[in-house]
Amino acid sequence: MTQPHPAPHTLPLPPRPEARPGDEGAASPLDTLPVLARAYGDMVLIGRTEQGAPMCLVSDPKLIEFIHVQTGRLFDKGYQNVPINTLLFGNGLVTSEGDFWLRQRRMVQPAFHRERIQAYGAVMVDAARRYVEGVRPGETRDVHSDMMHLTLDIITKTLFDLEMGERAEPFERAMNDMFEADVVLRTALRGGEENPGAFAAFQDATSRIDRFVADIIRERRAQGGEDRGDLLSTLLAAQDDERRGMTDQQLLDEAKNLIMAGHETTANTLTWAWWLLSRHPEAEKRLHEELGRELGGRVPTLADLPRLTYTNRVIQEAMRVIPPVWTVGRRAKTDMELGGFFIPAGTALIMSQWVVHHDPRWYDVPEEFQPERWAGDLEKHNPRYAFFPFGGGPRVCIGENFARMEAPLLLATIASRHAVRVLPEPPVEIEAAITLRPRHGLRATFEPRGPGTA
Ligand code: HEM
Repeated sequence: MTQPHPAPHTLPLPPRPEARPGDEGAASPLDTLPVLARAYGDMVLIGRTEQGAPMCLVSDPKLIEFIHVQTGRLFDKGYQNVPINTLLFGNGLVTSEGDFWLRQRRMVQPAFHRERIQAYGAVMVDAARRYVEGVRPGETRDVHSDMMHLTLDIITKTLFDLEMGERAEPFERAMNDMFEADVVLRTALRGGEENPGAFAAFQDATSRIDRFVADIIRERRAQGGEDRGDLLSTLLAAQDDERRGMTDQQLLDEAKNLIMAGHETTANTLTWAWWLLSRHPEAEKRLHEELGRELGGRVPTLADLPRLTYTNRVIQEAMRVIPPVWTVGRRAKTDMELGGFFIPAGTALIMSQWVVHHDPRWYDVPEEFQPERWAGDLEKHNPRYAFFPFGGGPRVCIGENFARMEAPLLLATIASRHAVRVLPEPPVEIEAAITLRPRHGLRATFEPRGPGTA
C-alpha cells in the first residue's frame, strides 16, 4: 500500500487548505483539526513544524495502523527535535530512537509483565480507599487535583516502594510547577514565540524532579538494589544482551519517563470520567448499580475487574470521548507514497485520537458519552486504529496494562462510596496541552453513598 516512492513527483501532495479555520484567532486545535479532516479528507497539510517541515494530519485508521507498525523502519518519532521534550524525558523511552530505544525497551518491559504488576492492584485500591476516607461528606473539592495526587502517590509507591509522606510535598510542587510551565511554553511555541521566564521556571522544576529521583536511585544502589517488588527493582536488575545494566543517568531518565507518562494520563482519564458521569445520570446510575451488585459495599480487588464490565466501559468510553493523549506524531524517514499522496522525507505525520475517536464513520453520535456502545461488536466492526488511546506498534504504551487496572479500580473504589457532583462553576474547558486536561480544574461536591445505594 505504502512504500518509499521511486518517482515521488508523479503524485500530488496532500491538500493544503487555503486558510485554516481559526487562523484569524486563537482557536483550539480541538475545534480546527476535526473540521479540517472532515473538509479535506484523511490526509491534509495543517502547517509546519518549528523546524519548518510540513505537517500532515492523517485520519484514516488503516494509514494510522501502518505508520504505528512501521515506526522504526519508515518512521521515527522526531521528538528530540523539540528541546522541552528532551528536558522533560531525557533520553528515556518516550523520546529515544533506534537501537538505544530498543535496548531500553527490552530492559524496562519486564517491569510491566502482567504477573509483576498484579501486586500493584492492592496498592491502587489502598491509595483510593485512603483518599475516600479523607473526603468529608458534602465537601467541595478539585477532583482533577485530587486525581493527580492519587495517581502520583500510586506511581511513586509502585515505582520506588515509597510512601510519599513528608517527601511528597516538594516533589509534588516541582511536578505542578513543571506541568504549569510546560503548558505556557508549548502554547508559546505553537504561536512561534519564546517565553524565557516560563523556560527558566520549567528548567528549575525539572532539575528539582531530577534531584529527587537521583537521590532515590542513589539510596537504592547503596542498599544493594535488593528486589522490593517495585518497578525500580526490575530496572536496577535489568541487563542487556551483553549483561550490562543501566547507568545512573539511564535509570534516572527511565524513572522520570514512567512518572511523567504514567501519572497525568491516568489522572485525566479519571477526571474526565467523573465529569462525563456527572453529566449523564443514567450512566452513573448503571455504574452504581453494578458496583452495588458486584461489590456490595466492599472495596474491589483485581479479581473483581473482569466482572465490572460497565465500570470498564465507562473508562473505555471516557478515553474515546476525551482521549488523555490526543495526538501522536511520527516523522517520515524517506520520501514515500502514503494514501495516494507524495510525502517528502522529514514530513511530520500527526495522528489525532481526538479526531479519529469523534469520526462519525466509526461512532454513531460521536459526541455522546455512551458506555453501552462498547457492549456489542463495535470493536470487531471498526478498523483496529479507530480507537487507539494507547498508541500501537513497537512504541505502544508500556503502561497500558497498568493503566487498564488502575483507572477502573480507582473509579470503582471511589464511586462505591461517593457520587461526584460537578459544579456548574467554573465552567469546564478542555485544554489541549500534551494531554487533555481541565483548564480550571474540576470542582465537585462529594455525596456519600452507602453499600447497595443505586
Ligand atoms: C490512561 C493512561 C495512559 C494513556 C492514555 C497513555 C497513552 C500513551 C500513548 C498514546 C503512548 C504512545 C505515544 C506514541 O506512540 O508516540 C504512550 C507511550 C508510553 N507510555 Fe503511556 N499512557 C497511559 C498510561 C501510562 C502509564 C501508567 C505508564 C507507566 C507507568 C505509561 C508509560 C508510557 C511510556 C514509558 C511510553 C513510551 C513507550 C515507548 O515509546 O517505548 N503510560 N502512552
